[in-house]
Amino acid sequence: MSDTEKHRISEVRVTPVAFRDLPLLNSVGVHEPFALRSVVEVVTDSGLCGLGESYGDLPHLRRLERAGQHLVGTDVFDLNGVWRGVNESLAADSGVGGHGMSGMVTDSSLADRVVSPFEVAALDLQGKAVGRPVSDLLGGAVRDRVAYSAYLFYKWAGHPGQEDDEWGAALDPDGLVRQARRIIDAYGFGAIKLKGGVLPPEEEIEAVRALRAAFPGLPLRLDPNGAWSVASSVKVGQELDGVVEYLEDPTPGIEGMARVAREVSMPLATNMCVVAFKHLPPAVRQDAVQVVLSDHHFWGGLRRSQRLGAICETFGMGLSMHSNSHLGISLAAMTHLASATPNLDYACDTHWPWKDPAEDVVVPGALTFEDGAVAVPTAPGLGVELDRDALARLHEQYLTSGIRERDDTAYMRRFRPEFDPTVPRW
Ligand SMILES: O=C([O-])C(=O)C[C@H](O)[C@@H](O)C(=O)[O-]
Repeated sequence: MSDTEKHRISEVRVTPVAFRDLPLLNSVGVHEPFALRSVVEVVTDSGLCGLGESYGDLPHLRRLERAGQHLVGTDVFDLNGVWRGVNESLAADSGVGGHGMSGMVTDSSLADRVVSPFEVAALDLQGKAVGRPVSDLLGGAVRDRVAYSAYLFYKWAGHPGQEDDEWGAALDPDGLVRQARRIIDAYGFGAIKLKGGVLPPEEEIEAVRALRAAFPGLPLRLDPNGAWSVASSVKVGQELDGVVEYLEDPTPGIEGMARVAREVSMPLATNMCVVAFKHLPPAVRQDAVQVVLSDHHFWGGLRRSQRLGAICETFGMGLSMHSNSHLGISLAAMTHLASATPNLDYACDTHWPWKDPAEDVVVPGALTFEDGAVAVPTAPGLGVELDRDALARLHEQYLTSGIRERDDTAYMRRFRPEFDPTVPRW
């Protein structure tokens, strides 16, 4: 390629944003009134701008800024160069902090987390440069619509002082069935995931049974985020045999999951004990998990997530997709990835319905849900456009929300300050 055809990075802008979050509960605590994300803009000397989205906690932001400086001058078609630049920027990094999630995924790869938004932005730029959607750059869409699942949460009525949010409380089976009806009526989802680990396992079994009775045809999943011992997991797994399509992270660690897997017949899924490539060999050796939830934010971007998909296929494991609270850039990236990864055929997780639709950094309209699925954008690149006014508003909200100085749990207020993701609660 002649030098004139290259698209070299001339500037990287990393903008932290905060958007309102509802009081959703998980095994650690409650979502804060705000979720944090970062928007990464990669500008080229050819005048293009590519977008990426990632976590918004301070240690992660500092790393993104440092990596961005290392990438100036890199051609956006040189993804190996992007990987190299990010790794160089991390050479002296202590690796402390910056997991960007609710403290649950602690052993993901630092380089994979940091490279992710740059790889996505580079693919967005490649697509814009050649006039093709990102799905084409990932091998071509094998589905033109990507199915997502209804992601249910136990939930308070509102954050203290704001008790009247429109969703209301969901603290028992009736509340969850109401929540499911509302979310399915609005989005048409064809699969249901319940975030568990909040109430004792027997109560969560009741909730799953209530959902099964209310939505007989829909696949169900339960995810207590490793809150149960091996014994509790086996008990729940046996009771929900034939009721859930997979049981996600019932207990912490590969060893624990392997012990559960030997005693239950449904597949076990994970986004907690297999969160980096180094975890795949022991998990495969012990047949600890039967489904891996990809997440391009910590698996190193879209192409490395596809590499994960290939490994899963090789070893006969299923592939699904995890999410955290996210904005439209991530939804676009997730949709392109799932569209172009043939074995990613479970309905993907998304926190999308929990976000105020008025709070996003992308121009509305490019991504819409119909029958529980998002049509894969066909415009060049990711197919979403940055709304600069909205970006400025959400950045201002970040500056004034009072949340940015918190540690890397970022958007969770912990009920269990001593929380250790390796120690089950029940
Ligand atoms: O599937 C998962 O484990 C998650 O989505 C982790 C998240 O932190 C979720 O629990 C949440 O948003 O509360």
